Amino acid sequence: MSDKDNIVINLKDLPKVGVCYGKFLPPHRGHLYTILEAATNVQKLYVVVSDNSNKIDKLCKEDGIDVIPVALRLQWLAQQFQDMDHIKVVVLDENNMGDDENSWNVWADRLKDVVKEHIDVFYCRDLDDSRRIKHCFKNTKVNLVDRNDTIFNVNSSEIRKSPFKYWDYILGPARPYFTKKVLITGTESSGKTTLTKSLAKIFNTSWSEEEGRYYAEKFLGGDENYFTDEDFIRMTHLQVEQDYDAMRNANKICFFDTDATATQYYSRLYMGHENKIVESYINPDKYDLVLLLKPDVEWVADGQRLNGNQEKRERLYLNLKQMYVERGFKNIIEISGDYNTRLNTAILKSMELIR
Ligand SMILES: NC(=O)c1ccc[n+]([C@@H]2O[C@H](COP(=O)([O-])OP(=O)(O)OC[C@H]3O[C@@H](n4cnc5c(N)ncnc54)[C@H](O)[C@@H]3O)[C@@H](O)[C@H]2O)c1
Repeated sequence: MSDKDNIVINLKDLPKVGVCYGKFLPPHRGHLYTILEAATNVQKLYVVVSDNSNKIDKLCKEDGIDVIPVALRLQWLAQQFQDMDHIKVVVLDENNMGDDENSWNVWADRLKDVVKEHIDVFYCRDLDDSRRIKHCFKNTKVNLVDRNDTIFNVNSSEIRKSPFKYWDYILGPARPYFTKKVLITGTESSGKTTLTKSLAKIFNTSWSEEEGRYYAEKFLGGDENYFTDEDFIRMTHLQVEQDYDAMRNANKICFFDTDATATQYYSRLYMGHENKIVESYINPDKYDLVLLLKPDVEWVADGQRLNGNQEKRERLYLNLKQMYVERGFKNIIEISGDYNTRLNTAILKSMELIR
């Protein structure tokens, strides 16, 4: 028996071009299953993402979430399949197309402009869609996938309404969008870093560490007297990158041990002025909750900290608080009391976000 006799199928015997289409609002494992099922049966698969802003706006509004723009849905799917070269993610403009029987002809024409090669097979679940597609595309097959939702019994609307109930179904790249973001902030020695880590551990999720804490050690020979404006910009940029990584690994909620407002506060302290570029990184809309820690726990000098005098600690705290308020941060909760009280208050407040 030759090696060839053991081959059950040759790639070139598979249909050349397949298409899966949808809104993917958001993409979930049912979609993934349909796409991968299709991808094992064709040489090249197009995943066609619908761009229909009126429809998408309406659905998101009805389900009480912010609009998920097409650019994000495309990015999520592109990330999901970035290591699978035979899967191409493309966008189809479905704006102003109508919703009647004739709109399927318009849809088909627009699709032919996007997928310029002959489509051998469509993959979908809906019997009516199948009939319409066959009418619009000659010499094209339609394969129905998991019509009864037996494998992943979920749909996007349920996810939009209750993302945390259906968390396990949401594809990884889409999860940061639904993740609740909690900023833990405060002046020096307020127990911020320990609280951030404790919260992340108790919620079984990720956290983003404060870059500034290690910056002088890593880049300035440990001497904070050598800071320049450039260092504050780099710190802010590194922080954004670290936040991004933390969000990609988050489990429903993510904790951030600082933000660009706090870096700006340190620019004021060390450099004596605000930094324009750091300011441009400040984003009040990023966070669902801000836990602002009061300086009413003991001062712990760790070699990096400056301002141990209690009267000064309180003044600096008020300065920092004002910076958040002036920049429009919402849902700021001041946390005080002993370490145990702080932990429990923070847990309860965070838990409310993912109910
Ligand atoms: N107006 C028109 O004439 C016309 C014509 C054709 C297509 N369209 C567009 O096509 C899109 C179809 O959207 P949709 O609502 O089916 O998209 P969707 O994002 O909900 O689903 C995408 C694909 O995944 C499949 N799927 C969904 N949940 C699944 C699960 N749990 N398990 C397995 N597979 C699952 C769907 O059947 C579909 O084939 C719409 O945007 C619509 O506007 C419009």
